[in-house]
Amino acid sequence: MARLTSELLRPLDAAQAIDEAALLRYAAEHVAGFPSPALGFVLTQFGHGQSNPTYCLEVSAPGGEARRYVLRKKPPGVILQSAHAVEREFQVFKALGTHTDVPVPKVFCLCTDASLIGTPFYIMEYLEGLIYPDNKLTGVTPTKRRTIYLAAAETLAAIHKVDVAAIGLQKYGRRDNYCKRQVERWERQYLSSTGEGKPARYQKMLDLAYWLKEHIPDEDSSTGFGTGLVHGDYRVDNLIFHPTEDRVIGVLDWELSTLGNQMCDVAYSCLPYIIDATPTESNSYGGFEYTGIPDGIPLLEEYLTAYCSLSARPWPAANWKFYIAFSLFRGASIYAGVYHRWTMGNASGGERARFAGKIANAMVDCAWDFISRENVLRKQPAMGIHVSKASWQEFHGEREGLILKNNQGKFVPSEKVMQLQKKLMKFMEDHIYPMENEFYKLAQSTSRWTIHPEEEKIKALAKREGLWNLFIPLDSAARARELLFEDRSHASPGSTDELLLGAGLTNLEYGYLCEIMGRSIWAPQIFNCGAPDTGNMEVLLRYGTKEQQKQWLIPLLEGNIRSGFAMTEPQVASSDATNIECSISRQGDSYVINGTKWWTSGAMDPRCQILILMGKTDFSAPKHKQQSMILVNINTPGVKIRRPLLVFGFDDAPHGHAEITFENVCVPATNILLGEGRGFEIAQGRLGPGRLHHCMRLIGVAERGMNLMVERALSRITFGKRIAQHGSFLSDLAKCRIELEQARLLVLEAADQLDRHGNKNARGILAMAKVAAPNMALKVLDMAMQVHGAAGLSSDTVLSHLWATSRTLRIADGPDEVHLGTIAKLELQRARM
Ligand SMILES: Cc1cc2nc3c(=O)[nH]c(=O)nc-3n(C[C@H](O)[C@H](O)[C@H](O)COP(=O)(O)OP(=O)(O)OC[C@H]3O[C@@H](n4cnc5c(N)ncnc54)[C@H](O)[C@@H]3O)c2cc1C
Repeated sequence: MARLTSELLRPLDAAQAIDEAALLRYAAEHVAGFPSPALGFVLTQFGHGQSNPTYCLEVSAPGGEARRYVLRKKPPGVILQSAHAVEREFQVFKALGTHTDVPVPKVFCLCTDASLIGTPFYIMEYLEGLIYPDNKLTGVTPTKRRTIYLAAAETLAAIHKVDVAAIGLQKYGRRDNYCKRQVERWERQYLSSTGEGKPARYQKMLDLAYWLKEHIPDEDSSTGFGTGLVHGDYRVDNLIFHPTEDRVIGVLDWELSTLGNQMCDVAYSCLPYIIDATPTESNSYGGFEYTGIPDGIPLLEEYLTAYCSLSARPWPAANWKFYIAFSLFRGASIYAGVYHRWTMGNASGGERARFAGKIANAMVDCAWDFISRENVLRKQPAMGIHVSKASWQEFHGEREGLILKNNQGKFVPSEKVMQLQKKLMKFMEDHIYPMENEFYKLAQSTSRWTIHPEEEKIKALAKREGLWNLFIPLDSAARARELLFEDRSHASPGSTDELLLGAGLTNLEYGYLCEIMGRSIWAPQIFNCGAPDTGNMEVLLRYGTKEQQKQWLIPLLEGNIRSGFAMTEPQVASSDATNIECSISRQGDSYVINGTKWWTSGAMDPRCQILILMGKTDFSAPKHKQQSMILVNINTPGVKIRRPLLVFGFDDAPHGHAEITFENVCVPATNILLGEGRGFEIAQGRLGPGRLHHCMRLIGVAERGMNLMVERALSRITFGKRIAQHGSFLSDLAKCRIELEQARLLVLEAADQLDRHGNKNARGILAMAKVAAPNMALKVLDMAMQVHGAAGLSSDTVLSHLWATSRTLRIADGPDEVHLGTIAKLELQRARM
């Protein structure tokens, strides 16, 4: 049952009385706006919580208005060293409250002078809201339960995404070897709370410490990914929710916070699934997995999926046993400390603390039981396991509602994305725009099919700066991580390999960044985000076997090779891929390929090594089961590049679009992707995000066109006026802006729907974006060229090349008409429903 903050107040415990007069004097001096003189003063205590005594100061101001403040102090008496660090709590509250959106109460002052009220203390804002002391959320509706747990996962993700250096907490703790140091610390604490003259020591706890030390996860030594701000005691009952809105307004109890391995927080927050550590006389402390999960509370895997996707963290299966066992161990040590204090008469939680010793031992037993289990968590979230659509929609619907109420808008990039945007724009300014002319010069020379030496250097720089493979969606990154770190003992999170996995972005988040890359023809591939490589990497990630991935995906992720996608054929209408005629026939342990492909983009690039080819393995199978996709090493005998094709005279060197013949090209049978007859299935998966990337880039193309158009209009004088002063220009410019913004919103919406509903369900909006974006870009570029006069049609500006490329996108990846057909079909279906 939810309790209002005020309902948790109880009369002051005589053992914890403090010098009220001294406190009032201090508060009047140090808390801005503190009523002085205080006409009435009531000091009460919070009954919930076992550690640092927490008080409510209710002060009446001269006008009669009562104000509440919260005071938190160390417990009296002899206490364990380094525990109850209210100074650190104050520091973290201050940093988070001042610089981030993590919900925490505002802090007013810290008093380190123990002589004033017996121990150091701080005073903070009183938050009236709802606290759920019982993690089963008894008396709460199932829908609300779900929202509360998802909000908890969201808030934990927000804490973990905090850039500690940016808020002055970079020295708040050591990040490396967190688990190792924590095991040692809590073992020491346990030893000092138990033993001779103290509560009895439990041998299995000491054995557990030993086991944990032997099983410290490799990632613990890292200083990079997955380390950062750790709350240290993250539980639903340490959160204050808004009285009516089911959102977190305050995260409390930061006394154990530090920097370190954040997965420890996550596992700790999952303990209710494993154990019920409510201090009672109970004999069984079984968690949800034992008692059954209360209706509405998400499954453990749903909760974890929510956290992982919101925080962009990998699925924690590999070391889950350790993290849960460690959380139980740490919990046991804390409870042993509480119990010891109770035996000495100074536990702030009062009588409930007498059960703490029993719970401590139950936690140790539970940890051993967990360790002995064969399977504790799926290797990765199964495709079907995610927070059910309805609850996400509900949750996000509510969130969106709240966001709109806060006037932030639906499509506002997160802080993380804004930082990446800034970094990306600066990179474009510093390294890409200045090189464009150089790149063009080489691409028009007789050495056109070679790579400019600067290009690879800039790529290396982009990789180092973390602007690499940003297109990789969250779920694919988890799979790639598993692959990358599987056999490579040198590779660990935080190493350069981690940079290959992108930044854990959703399609929507990537949209804001891909748009920026689109502003230059040369940019996408510098960030390893160019077509067709991105689509091909997605195919290999989703459908490749381990061997295929090792051979081709890793070098592609590293940017060491490039790739092509060979589907279109000159002799058949390829917008309908069922027409494809290239044959892929099985002969023993090989497949033999015969056919002609054209418009295979990227195949002219000297770095291109691998083609994903679509052809027919069975001409007699049902129409959509005839096609298969197969990997073809471009150097296989029989693969002949016939010519580069030109787009309005541009050959797009050194990338190029090739016509290629395949004459008895023999490749190993293991090169087939997913299996014979699965080509359409793969195409569906490949084309959704890939098509949208084109749209995102087209928004950037149009922005570049707008910039150039405005610059020209402001500087060029015709008939005595700047072009910008001619009325016709103004209305054309305004119309361009309107169209651009419409298209941008459509593209972002499509990306958001792709994230939330998947490829198939988002196909309508994807088709709309695919038609709208190139048509809009063409209009804007056409106008920009018009404003430039003849120069706009020349190759002296980037406009003509951008226009030519944009024009291809009304055909490439499916002609407009096909997408319009999709949209119309869905529209008619809706009408029939
Ligand atoms: C620059 C560029 C790069 C490309 N890169 C690649 C690549 O890397 N790999 C690859 O495999 N292919 C690539 N393509 C090829 C592209 O995917 C095909 O051109 C496209 O799928 C259309 O096929 P098609 O050219 O055979 O046209 P067709 O199928 O012959 O269609 C011609 C026209 O028919 C009309 N039409 C078609 N279907 C319908 C319909 N349902 N309703 C009404 N009208 C219709 C449209 O006007 C369409 O433009 C590229 C093309 C270009 C221009």
